[in-house]
Amino acid sequence: MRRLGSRRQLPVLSQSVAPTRQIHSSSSAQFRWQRAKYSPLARQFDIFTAAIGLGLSLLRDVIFPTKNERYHRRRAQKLVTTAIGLGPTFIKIGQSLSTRVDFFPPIYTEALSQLQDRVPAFSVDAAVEIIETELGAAIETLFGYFDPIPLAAASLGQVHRAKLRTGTDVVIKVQRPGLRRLFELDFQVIDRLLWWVELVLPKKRSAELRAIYQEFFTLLFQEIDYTQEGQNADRFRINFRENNSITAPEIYWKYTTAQVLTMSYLPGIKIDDRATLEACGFDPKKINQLGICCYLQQLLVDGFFQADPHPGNMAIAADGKLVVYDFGMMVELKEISTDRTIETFWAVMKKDENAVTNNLIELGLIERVEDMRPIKRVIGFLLERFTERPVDVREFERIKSEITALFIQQPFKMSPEMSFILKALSTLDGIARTLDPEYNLVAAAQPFIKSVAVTESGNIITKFGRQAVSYLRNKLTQPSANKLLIRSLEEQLAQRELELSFQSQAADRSIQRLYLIIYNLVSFSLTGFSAIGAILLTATQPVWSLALLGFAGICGLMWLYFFLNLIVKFRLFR
Ligand SMILES: Nc1ncnc2c1ncn2[C@@H]1O[C@H](COP(=O)(O)OP(=O)(O)OP(=O)(O)O)[C@@H](O)[C@H]1O
Repeated sequence: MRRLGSRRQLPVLSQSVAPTRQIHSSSSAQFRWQRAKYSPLARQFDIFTAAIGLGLSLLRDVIFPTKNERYHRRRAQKLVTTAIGLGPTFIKIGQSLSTRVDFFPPIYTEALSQLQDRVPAFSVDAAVEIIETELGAAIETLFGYFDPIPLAAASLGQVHRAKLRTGTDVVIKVQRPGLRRLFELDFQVIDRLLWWVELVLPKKRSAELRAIYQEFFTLLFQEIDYTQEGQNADRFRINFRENNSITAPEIYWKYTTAQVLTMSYLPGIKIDDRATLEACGFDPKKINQLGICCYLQQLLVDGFFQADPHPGNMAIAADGKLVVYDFGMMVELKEISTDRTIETFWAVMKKDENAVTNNLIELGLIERVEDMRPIKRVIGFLLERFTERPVDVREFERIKSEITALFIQQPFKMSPEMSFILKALSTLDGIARTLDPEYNLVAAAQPFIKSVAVTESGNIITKFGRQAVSYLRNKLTQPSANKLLIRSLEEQLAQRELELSFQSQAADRSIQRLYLIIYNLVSFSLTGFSAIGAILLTATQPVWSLALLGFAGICGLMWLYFFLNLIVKFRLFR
């Protein structure tokens, strides 16, 4: 690797710039995935070992369930270090899971959100080499300044400040070396892991899991083409050209390739840094409105939205504008989905659970089942609780058994598009709560509703505008409508209580069966891997072979012992 010698040293800008993310420098490779040489076999070994470790610790939870906070905190940290140790694919998976406050306890989501900040940087030499190879000229020729200290190190790339020869301030996002090769490898290894998992899953679930895997990697491969990201950024800027409170960096195409993205430098305060924002005189309520209106326009008007709205991707500039960075993961909604999303939005605003349920069915998010009442009840609960105040995860405890029952019945089938919308919305909700614990979705959306109600250009906007006018009129003339709805909801709740508690018992038994399946999978994997390993090693390493065979035997016996125990404990075959 070439060194940046003294002749090549460029003036440094870093004195005035605080890194926006914590940088973990790594001039020499710290992790295996950062090394130039990483054999497919070693990669496979690392991923399988981590998967088995995770499986075993889940199994421990089944056998010895515990609510001990320290234990869970330690395990959450272990997950974070495992993801960092396995590299970009798993850091991305962890980042996605960190937004699922609906599925995972806060201890886990909080720990996983560190994955936005704890990604190790790579050396400046490697960054310069990539820029020079991609742009075909020496760095001194291309730029007036280049800051060797990265402004941010993210999962896929590293951002350096620089100046064009014309004096314009820019940032250069350089992709991590060897990323494509690593993704290709992970694509194959995870495919093999899935094969094992599919052995125990019902066909339908397997197909869904495979669809998520395909979609995830399609997006990952898209994300490592920076020219695509540049085009997305241009499209976003065009969509928001009439909005002077929201902005995005301008792309310098002459200095942009698949692995190098050069754009205007737009510094700002991280959107969830409430203390600094308030110290600089910004009103958190206004910032919430900006963030929420920005997403509503993307979802409901443009049908083209950023699917990765984590706090690192949004900032508030000195002039109060909301700056959006990172257009690597954009999702395009089909026209039909946009129409439905609009209708769902209005149904949510009007707290009409029947319309919301029907729209969710049309969107492919929920499957129609014979008895839709439990689903409507959960939707009604969500509308009643959370449209006028922030989501409080603890409140889900009240209807936890019903939610579990719904998932066990499998009425939820999430299209990839919808899962991205939900992911974006739940992340936004988290950011909004950090800024203003009392924030109110309906109030925050008002400026957007009013703005579309008076706009008269474009098909969707006109249709959307008409609905906005009708909503505002409805709100003005029927102020007590929500209260009536809540009362009728409470009556329905009382009626359904008995029936639902019966359903939740069935759900518990289903969960126990699921535990048993996971348990069997892990045990079989351990026994199977050890036995296969032993056979493979027989010729070359007889001692290791014997040891592994012994291990396989012990795993087999342990499996039998715990399996019988579980049957007795859960009385599964009663
Ligand atoms: N144009 C810019 N001006 C100022 N800072 C920027 C600019 N672009 C990016 N940054 C800073 O660099 C950080 C990382 O950029 P970005 O999110 O685009 O990288 P990434 O590799 O796509 O990250 P990830 O995929 O993990 O979100 C941003 O959080 C922001 O703080």
